[in-house]
Amino acid sequence: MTASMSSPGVPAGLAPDQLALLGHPNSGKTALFNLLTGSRQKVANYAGVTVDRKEGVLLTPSGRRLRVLDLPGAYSLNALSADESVTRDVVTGKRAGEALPDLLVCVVNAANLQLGLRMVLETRAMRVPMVLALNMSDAARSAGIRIDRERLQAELGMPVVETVGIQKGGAAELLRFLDGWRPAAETKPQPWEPHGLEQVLQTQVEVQRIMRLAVTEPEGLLRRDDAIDRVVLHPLWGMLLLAATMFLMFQAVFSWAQVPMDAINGVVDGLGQWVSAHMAEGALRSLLVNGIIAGAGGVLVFLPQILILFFFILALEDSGYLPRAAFLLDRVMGTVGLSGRSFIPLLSSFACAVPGIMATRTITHWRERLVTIMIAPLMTCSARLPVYALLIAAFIPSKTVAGVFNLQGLVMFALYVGGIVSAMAVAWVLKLWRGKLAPTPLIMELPAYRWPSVRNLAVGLLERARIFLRRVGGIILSLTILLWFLSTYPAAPAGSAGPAIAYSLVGRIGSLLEVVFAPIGFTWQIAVALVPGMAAREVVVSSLGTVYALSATGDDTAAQLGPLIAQQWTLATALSLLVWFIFAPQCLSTLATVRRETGSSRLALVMTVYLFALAYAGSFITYRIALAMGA
Ligand SMILES: Nc1nc2c(ncn2[C@@H]2O[C@H](COP(=O)(O)OP(=O)(O)OP(=O)(O)O)[C@@H](O)[C@H]2O)c(=O)[nH]1
Ligand SMILES: [Mg+2]
Repeated sequence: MTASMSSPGVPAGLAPDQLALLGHPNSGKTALFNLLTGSRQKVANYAGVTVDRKEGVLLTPSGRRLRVLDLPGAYSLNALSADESVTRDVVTGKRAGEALPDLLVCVVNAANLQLGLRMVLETRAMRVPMVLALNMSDAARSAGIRIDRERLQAELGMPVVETVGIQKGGAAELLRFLDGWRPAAETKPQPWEPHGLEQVLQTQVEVQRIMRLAVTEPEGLLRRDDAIDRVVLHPLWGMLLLAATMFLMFQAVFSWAQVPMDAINGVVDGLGQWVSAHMAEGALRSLLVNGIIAGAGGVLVFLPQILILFFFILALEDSGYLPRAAFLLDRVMGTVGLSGRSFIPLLSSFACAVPGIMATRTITHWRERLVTIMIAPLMTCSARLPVYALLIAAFIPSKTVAGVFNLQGLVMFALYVGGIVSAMAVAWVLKLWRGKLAPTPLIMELPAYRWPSVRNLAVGLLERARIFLRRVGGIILSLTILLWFLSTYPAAPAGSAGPAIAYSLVGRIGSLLEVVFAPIGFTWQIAVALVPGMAAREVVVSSLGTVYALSATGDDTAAQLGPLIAQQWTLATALSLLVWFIFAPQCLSTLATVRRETGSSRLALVMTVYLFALAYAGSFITYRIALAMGA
């Protein structure tokens, strides 16, 4: 630490004081953390969003610098799952290389104080300086809950402040407190001991006592949520609602995206033509037109569809609906040996399998967690969306079926369902291996329903757009340029007939790979595109764009990829590739995450092999059936 990082009251050369945000899941710790540090960590309305410690720096109004830790939520320090252990280890000072926090900011949901008090009392026994943040004080107030702060302060023996994690300035009171707070010289933290049953019961009695003294709740609290839940959690209506929601999502991805996609397409095409018209023919023009514009530009077109998908995911995450869906599906998932606990990790995998696999840390049983990790890549991640969208737009006519449904949306929905059904089938097979487990009931907190905040949605979508554009401009662009080089050189010998790409390195590798992939109907161009697609799946689209643009003879203008493949592939090939991508076994970051989370390279290898085998078998069967039917 440099001297400039020291703060008033702290001798120069010492590290700034560190505070940790501790509290039950979904109490708004991360929302507060973002407010305090200006970070953009993920906030959502269900338990178990944060699964790792996150660090930030806070500058108080008077210019004091503090390190802030955001921690996974936990109901108690008796950790059961991997994410809770992270919290316990940080708070009890057991985490390697990390000092005990100087101050614990206990964040509780003021509208449900009882839920958070147990851990407050449990932690208080360690005699670390603490402050209680009554977060969601806005919700508590509008529900008519009155909290006697003086009394609470006296009973708990710690300062109490009110906060609103989702409002600008909502942490003002906490900030004022932190400004004035100085670590006491004489604190002597007690080592933490796991509580036995006796102590847990005692704590519970104490919680009740404090609640009676300090909190007045109006009669008939939560009536609104209960009324909604009667429909949402109903075995029949609830299921119908869930199916309808999912269905609407995929219809929207196709129906709403058309206009912005056409616009982007127009710009990308126009740019290609302009460059072709204004540049002399040569390698540079080919790199720009066939490599960058046809490749990376071709992926950019899918931005609207990705944003629509995320609009739905973000709105659902913020509404409080997801844990209900998990609850609904608990029984169904039980038949394949999983439980509702796997629902949120699997749902996160629709965005990307990496955070999905991380989210399995909330699953207590190792085998249940492992099965969830193993099937997470079968959930269609958003990087596969461009591949699906490209093929569907090229091969499936955009017509209305049964009066209301867009056929393209239906096929997309079917592909997602295909992934889910395969995942369940794999889980069922793994159940045989897992043996019989004593069923553990799903105990899950149902958060209050909340309208998704427009600001959260906007920030979330912007963040997604940024991530996507960074991918397009970064890894996708680099791989496309690399592929252009490998597809252009070595150049064709003078006087040779046919496209030059056949003589290039890619052309040669392609003809080797073709042997492996011909039985499932893939052309050599597809086989080649699959290789860089392991680093980022969208690259399959950009690679196809580049390879096909270079395969075209005569016409130098980059034709649009969609119509081009519609002309060159049979429907059987397209279907086979779509099915391949349900399983899409190759994603290096997923495999790296599996290795890290399971601590085993062998498991990552098992995943690769089983997904590859499924993909090959699925595509083979699809291709053969489609051929037999004359596609
Ligand atoms: N009304 C209201 N909502 C809040 C407040 N603070 C947070 N929220 C919402 O509460 C939900 C949970 O917030 P998070 O910050 O993700 O909660 P967390 O404690 O970090 O949750 P975990 O990481 O799962 O432990 C989100 O939907 C937030 O938008 C608040 O003060 N008032
Ligand atoms: Mg959090």
